[in-house]
Amino acid sequence: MPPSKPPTKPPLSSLISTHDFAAAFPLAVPAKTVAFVTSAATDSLTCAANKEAYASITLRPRILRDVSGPIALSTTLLAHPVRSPIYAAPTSMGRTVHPEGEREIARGCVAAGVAIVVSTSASFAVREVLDVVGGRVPAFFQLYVDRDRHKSETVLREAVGAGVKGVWVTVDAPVIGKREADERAPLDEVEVTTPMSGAQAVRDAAGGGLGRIMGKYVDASLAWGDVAWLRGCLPRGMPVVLKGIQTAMDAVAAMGAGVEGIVVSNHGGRSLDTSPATILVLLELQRCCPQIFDRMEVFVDGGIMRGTDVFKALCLGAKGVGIGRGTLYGLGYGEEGVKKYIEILNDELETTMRMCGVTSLDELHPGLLNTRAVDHLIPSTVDEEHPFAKWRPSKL
Ligand SMILES: Cc1cc2nc3c(=O)[nH]c(=O)nc-3n(C[C@H](O)[C@H](O)[C@H](O)COP(=O)(O)O)c2cc1C
Ligand SMILES: CC(C)CC(=O)C(=O)O
Repeated sequence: MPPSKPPTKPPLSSLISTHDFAAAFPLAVPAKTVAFVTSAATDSLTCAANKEAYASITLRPRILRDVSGPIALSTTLLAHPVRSPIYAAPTSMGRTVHPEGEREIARGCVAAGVAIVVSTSASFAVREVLDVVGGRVPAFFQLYVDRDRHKSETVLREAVGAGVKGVWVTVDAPVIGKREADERAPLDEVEVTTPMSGAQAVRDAAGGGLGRIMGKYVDASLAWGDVAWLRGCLPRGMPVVLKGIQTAMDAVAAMGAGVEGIVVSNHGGRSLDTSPATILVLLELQRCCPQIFDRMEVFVDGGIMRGTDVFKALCLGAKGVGIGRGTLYGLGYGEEGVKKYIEILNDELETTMRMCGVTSLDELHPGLLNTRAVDHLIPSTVDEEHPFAKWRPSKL
């Protein structure tokens, strides 16, 4: 028998759902890249829960509301206009997927008219990515704070000089999560450097985990007091967003720290396994501290695969919805793939809106959802009376 030919990736024109993109991804990139991108922390429970929780929330469609007119998806993110609330979440090392990495993601975002968040661990310097953007869509900078703060200050100066519209500090990864698939997959298939963090992929005694090795520079000493340090590094008026909020208590603390936004995120389940699904955290914020939605912009990411997921997040107060792995699945097909991935979600969102009797984003509200199936999972208060807040290790 002749050896069977390895399967080739299907043509872009044949992909009609985000799941089709996810299935095609392993056929488009090296095995190491698949392991790095798709892996999550330990048992991947949070990664799965992010998706499952969306399925547990059902819609309450309203009928006979003349939804024949155009649907307005355009909105603003931190006051910058975009064609859709969907944005490319920061993802590192884009060259593991495509030779043009984040520059190609940027082209796809420009074509779709959506915002991009550029990672400190991008394969290109922030200016090289913003040169592609050319001011046509808002670009934000995701900061991993370096243990050498001078390096972070330099990177921030470069990002501001390049024209980013805000800084998103990642706060859910003081150390990098244990991703076993990434650790096991041999490192020799890919050559990776990240110019802004100055890291290089070299296998060490613990294994070949790209995330862990390339994230060694991240400063675990980061604390609330550092928001003031960050402000001092930025021009007046530059928005600061904390990415990785997972409790109402920390959302309230973020509001107290005076930041302009938060991202409800658990890093796509890549950081701490069994941390809660992000849509449930958004629901917790609605229940425990609804005032924050008037004071800050709240974004969410993690597990979003359908327009109905986007719709649910927006109904619960999200101003924007980030796509992490999906952007990279799209990138497997270059700029056109990124654009198509976003447009599939936009189309599904439009359909969901019409079916639910609304034609503009400002008509979305929690009453369009039934959350009864998950209500028992939501902590109901942020104050010190809450059993979680009272729990102390000394009780063990
Ligand atoms: C391959 C990969 C690299 C990532 N790199 C970063 C990063 O450099 N900085 C960051 O804040 N988040 C990073 N994230 C997390 C994403 O910004 C986002 O929170 C997450 O992917 C959302 O979940 P989703 O993949 O289910 O959409 C990364 C995620 C992936 C999959
Ligand atoms: C740790 C970084 C280098 C990348 C990252 O955030 C990720 O892989 O999730």
